[in-house]
Amino acid sequence: MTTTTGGADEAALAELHRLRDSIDNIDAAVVHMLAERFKCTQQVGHLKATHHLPPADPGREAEQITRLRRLAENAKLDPAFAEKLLNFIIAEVIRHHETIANEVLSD
Ligand SMILES: O=C(O)C(=O)C[C@]1(C(=O)O)C=C[C@@H](O)C=C1
Repeated sequence: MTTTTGGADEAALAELHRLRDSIDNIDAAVVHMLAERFKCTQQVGHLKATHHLPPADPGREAEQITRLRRLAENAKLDPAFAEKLLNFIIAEVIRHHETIANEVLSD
């Protein structure tokens, strides 16, 4: 890994280091929160598969997007980015649900 600090002075580098420490903490929190979310969605996947419910629920997704966009706006985060992120996560969840459904079918 390479790092670039150029000719910045000591104070600027200390500030950069402090900010990067916070970024690393936030990234760790995001990973842990996503891991918890996926633990829940794996359980949802098993529930859906064993009760013959479809992997995707577009109505629920529409509600989630509406809610998350509003939360993002209030938090001064780009709502379009929040929507893209949620869609990205949900697409992965649906993929997991499909895998679980295929496993349950082949049991
Ligand atoms: O709530 C569900 O039904 C889920 O399967 C979870 C989830 C999600 O990741 O939030 C994933 C797929 C659905 O289309 C909607 C939501």
